Amino acid sequence: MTGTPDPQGRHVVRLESVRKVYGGAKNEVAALDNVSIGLDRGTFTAVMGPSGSGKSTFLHCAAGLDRPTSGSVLLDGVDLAKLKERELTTFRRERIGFIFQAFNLLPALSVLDNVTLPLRLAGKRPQKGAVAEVLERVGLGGREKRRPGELSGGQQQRVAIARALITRPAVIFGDEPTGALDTYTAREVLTLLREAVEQAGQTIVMVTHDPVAASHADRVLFLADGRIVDHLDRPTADQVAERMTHLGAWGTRPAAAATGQGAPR
Ligand SMILES: Nc1ncnc2c1ncn2[C@@H]1O[C@H](COP(=O)(O)OP(=O)(O)OP(=O)(O)O)[C@@H](O)[C@H]1O
Repeated sequence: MTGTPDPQGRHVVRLESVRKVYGGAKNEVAALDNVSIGLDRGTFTAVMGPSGSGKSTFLHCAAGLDRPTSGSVLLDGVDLAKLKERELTTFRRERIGFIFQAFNLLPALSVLDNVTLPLRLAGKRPQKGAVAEVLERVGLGGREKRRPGELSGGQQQRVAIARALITRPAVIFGDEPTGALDTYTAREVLTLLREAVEQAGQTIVMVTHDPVAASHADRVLFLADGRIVDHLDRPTADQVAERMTHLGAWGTRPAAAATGQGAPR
């Protein structure tokens, strides 16, 4: 273990020398190649990189949806490798929120029932005040009885965000959460995520292909060939786009030194 430094214990997500290898000896692909990173509590991180660079694999390993081939993932202080499959499922349900491009709502359930589902699955009784507060926060007050099919894409993603927020998770992971939305609606959703970070101290990690979406994050991590090769703090969309152009231009194995920044720790 390399020991990613975290003197103040601020890291809510820590990956230590994480490798994820697919395929056999002859066609082995290292989707993640020795990734070590710590993400601070209450921050918004975007993960970018060319197609096939390992973004989804990073998200899946960090969120306990997939197990690394080697290395370790600590989430809210818990070493995910030590959890049995059933414990990991419970941990994900109670400590992690997910937002997907396709919203992943249950069409037969009302907004209210979709939002409170994670609590009910955990055997907890939804507290009326807390549910009303979260619906209000995402701008869905008064729409509790609607079904997802009666809502716009942006409204459906707000339901998904409310569902992610309701358990007060340690981290919310987003997989292209604005990928299916128009520019204006995407900005509204990103503003909502930003507010969750600023006002509620929520930690968010989001994979995106969109430099504008990434510019709402505190930090952008750039992956190439399964490695974190670069990062930007307080990025503008133009800076992000420029880095992405460089990543494409570097070909198959970019050198971190080429940007003068390298991977953050
Ligand atoms: N289940 C799998 N079996 C074999 N190879 C896989 C599997 N999942 C991912 N890979 C390979 O691992 C590498 C990283 O894939 P990953 O999906 O993480 O990239 P990505 O950056 O999310 O790509 P995209 O932007 O296209 O979604 C790719 O070379 C991919 O082909």
